[in-house]
Amino acid sequence: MPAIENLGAASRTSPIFSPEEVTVIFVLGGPGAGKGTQCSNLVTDYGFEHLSAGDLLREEQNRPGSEFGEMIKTYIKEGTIVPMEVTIQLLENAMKAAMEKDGRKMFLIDGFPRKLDQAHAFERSVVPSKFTLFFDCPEDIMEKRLLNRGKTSGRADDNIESIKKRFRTFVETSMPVVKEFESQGRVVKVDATRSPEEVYQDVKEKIKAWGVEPINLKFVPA
Ligand SMILES: Nc1ncnc2c1ncn2[C@@H]1O[C@H](COP(=O)(O)OP(=O)(O)OP(=O)(O)O)[C@@H](O)[C@H]1O
Ligand SMILES: O=c1ccn([C@@H]2O[C@H](COP(=O)(O)O)[C@@H](O)[C@H]2O)c(=O)[nH]1
Repeated sequence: MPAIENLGAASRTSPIFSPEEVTVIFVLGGPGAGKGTQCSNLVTDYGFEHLSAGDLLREEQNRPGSEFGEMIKTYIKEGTIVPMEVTIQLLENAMKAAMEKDGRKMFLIDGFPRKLDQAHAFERSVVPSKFTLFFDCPEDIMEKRLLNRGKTSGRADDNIESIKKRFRTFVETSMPVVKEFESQGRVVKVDATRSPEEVYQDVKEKIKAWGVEPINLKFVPA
């Protein structure tokens, strides 16, 4: 992953990509709702490039010499939102890298935008999203999933103190993003309380209505 060379992306006043050329689907939901799990399915069947904002931030945090490492670490531990200049630049760099590497132009942006100003800035400066896939799940279920994941994840924020803080940030800061997109008719809402297979089935049916179809990977002999 390329280093952050500058933080100019978020301040651009017009999008660098056109939505006709580049498709972005935001994937939102509370911590532990199952976003990453479902994104993996969609990558396999639809050929999306999956960009987890949290993963990109953790990578930058661990990159030797990063001037943002310590700051990112603190925000993640506290369950608060890293300033958008950093996250948007990381996302833009990752999108460009994927396009250069294998020409991929369909992106699932997982766990972003987590704040209204981030949503506005990304759509203004990078590309307007097609829609938002929202995984709806109550906190008691998410808490169980995260504590279970915490047994092996090694994540600094999969502990009960950080989880509670992440829930509060989600309700207070990230839900307004979902609400705004919902008011614009740009949210595909999925009940994430069911098994991963049932959730995925529902995702597939609902995104079909938005013209998103699986890629045909079957080999057809001549
Ligand atoms: N539908 C499901 N039912 C039960 N467990 C699930 C389901 N979906 C995911 N999980 C499990 O719950 C945990 C959290 O899932 P996942 O990492 O996909 O969530 P997430 O929304 O990406 O979380 P975060 O926002 O914290 O990164 C994982 O251990 C995963 O295996
Ligand atoms: O856009 C983003 C995405 C994530 N963060 C920070 O990272 C952690 C972990 O995110 P996951 O999506 O659960 O991997 C999150 O709690 C935030 O602290 C962010 O600041 N901005």
